[in-house]
Amino acid sequence: MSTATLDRVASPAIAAGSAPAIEFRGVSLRYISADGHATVALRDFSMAVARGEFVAIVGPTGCGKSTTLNMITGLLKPTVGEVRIMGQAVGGIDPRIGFVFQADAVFPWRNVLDNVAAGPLFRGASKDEAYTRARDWIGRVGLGKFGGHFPHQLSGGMRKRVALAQTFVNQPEILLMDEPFSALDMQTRTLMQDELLQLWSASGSSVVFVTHDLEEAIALADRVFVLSARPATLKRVYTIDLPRPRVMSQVRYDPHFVELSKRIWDDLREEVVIQ
Ligand SMILES: Nc1ncnc2c1ncn2[C@@H]1O[C@H](COP(=O)(O)OP(=O)(O)OP(=O)(O)O)[C@@H](O)[C@H]1O
Repeated sequence: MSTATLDRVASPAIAAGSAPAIEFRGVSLRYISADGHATVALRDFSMAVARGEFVAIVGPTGCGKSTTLNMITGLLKPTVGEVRIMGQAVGGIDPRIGFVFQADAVFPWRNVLDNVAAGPLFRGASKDEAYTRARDWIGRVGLGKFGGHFPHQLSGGMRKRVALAQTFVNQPEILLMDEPFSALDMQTRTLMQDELLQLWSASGSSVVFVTHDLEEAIALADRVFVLSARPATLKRVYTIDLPRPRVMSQVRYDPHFVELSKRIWDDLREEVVIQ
């Protein structure tokens, strides 16, 4: 990593003395398969995500992006180094973390309202409270009239809205997103990106958003982390100084956006070629 990049890794919240939302300290992770074959997914990986920050992770396919998210959740433990959440070492499933993945995590046999209420109920909310909060979030994602519908009666974009409501209803302090919109058509995807930014800006949560789509990363994030080819390490960090609020259908035409895309793509291309 260059010195200029290191400067940018220190974010305002870190400088102010509060522990970052997420921190990787010299993390390496090696998978051992059933036949004893070892795959080093991450090597000496360090990064920090500030509280309330939106970070996007891009990198060549198979470099270790999903592995990174799985270490934040505690599903995977580092072979070397440490992962910290709000200043404390990760120790098992953390209720402060929410996820949205490419596949919908909705229960097909439950209607929208029951799906969204499931999280608060599981976390110990009373039925009244869980359903009040679920109704509120269903309304916020524009599905107020669809609470009684089942997932198979909804479009892909609507199911993704359910997934967002399901996640935000739990008021996560950290939100992990692994290519959440990649299965959607371009138009729906743009709408969902706008929606996500609105929900995030009102929530104050920290987001780590993994994507193959560089434009999506730049349009959404405060900073874009470029990972090297496997074993992944943090190659460079780009601060995305485009003003907010951003409108997805317009931000891509900003000359600074185009310039950033070119710079990051040049960086990324080197890694894709290395593979
Ligand atoms: N359970 C596992 N056992 C062995 N190797 C694994 C396991 N999970 C992932 N890997 C390997 O670790 C590397 C990183 O995988 P990971 O899924 O984190 O990459 P990724 O960057 O998210 O990939 P993609 O961009 O294709 O989604 C890959 O080479 C993958 O084959």
